[in-house]
Amino acid sequence: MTGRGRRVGLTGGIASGKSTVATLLAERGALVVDADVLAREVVEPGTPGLAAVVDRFGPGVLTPDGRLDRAALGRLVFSDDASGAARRDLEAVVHPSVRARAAELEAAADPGQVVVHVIPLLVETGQAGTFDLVVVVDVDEAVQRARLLARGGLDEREADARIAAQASRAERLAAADLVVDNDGDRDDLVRHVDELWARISPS
Ligand SMILES: CC(C)(COP(=O)(O)OP(=O)(O)OC[C@H]1O[C@@H](n2cnc3c(N)ncnc32)[C@H](O)[C@@H]1O)[C@@H](O)C(=O)NCCC(=O)NCCS
Ligand SMILES: Nc1ncnc2c1ncn2[C@@H]1O[C@H](COP(=O)(O)OP(=O)(O)OP(=O)(O)O)[C@@H](O)[C@H]1O
Repeated sequence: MTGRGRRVGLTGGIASGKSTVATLLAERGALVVDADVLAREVVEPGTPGLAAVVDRFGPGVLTPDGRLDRAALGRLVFSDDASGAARRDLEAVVHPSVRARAAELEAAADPGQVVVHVIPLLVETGQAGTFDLVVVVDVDEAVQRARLLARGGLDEREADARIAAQASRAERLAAADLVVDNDGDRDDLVRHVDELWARISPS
């Protein structure tokens, strides 16, 4: 606990349901700070972040109107023959700006407000110890893969490459103080989030 309120780190594998859980927590009064959202902001046109990405990966990662071509960059950093070096270089550009912006947003929390940081790579980047509580959204691997494919945008190979670039389910669960099971339907998830909120909200 901090004087200001409880700081929660919320993580889970790709397509586990983090954003859905975060939206439900925001509806219940939490301030949500989402690293995926900030990771987009810090590479908007005109930012030093976008300039650094183009410096490293070349103008091929820009769309004709000068925005980041996320699909093209995704293919570069998640291709299954890549060593991971390109992905680490991208993270070295993006993560420091994301953390700085997250700290700014957190400073706007009301006294006592629960702050939920949604961080896909919380475990991978060793941030578990920086929160009062680590909450993991957990899904069975087959459910995760099916939801990821159903969402569209990635083919099977790309989906598997993204899953492989992340911590395993067991590694994530080992860092969890609390687990939100998302194998069921949306009503089940709402019930689990109500139970979670009862445990993390100010009493
Ligand atoms: C490569 C990029 C441009 C692809 O963009 P795209 O729109 O296809 O994906 P998006 O950003 O919406 O991410 C979707 C999901 O992919 C997974 N993912 C994203 N980056 C990474 C990464 N570096 N390692 C492992 N998984 C990742 C996360 O589960 C994330 O929720 C983008 O993912 C990116 O900039 N990644 C590097 C920044 C990063 O590490 N972000 C994650 C948290 S800060
Ligand atoms: N309980 C559920 N039943 C059915 N579909 C679900 C359930 N929970 C989430 N989904 C769907 O699964 C997909 C992934 O959910 P969501 O976007 O919340 O995950 P995420 O962990 O934030 O993903 P990402 O890692 O890509 O940011 C979405 O299409 C969402 O609508």
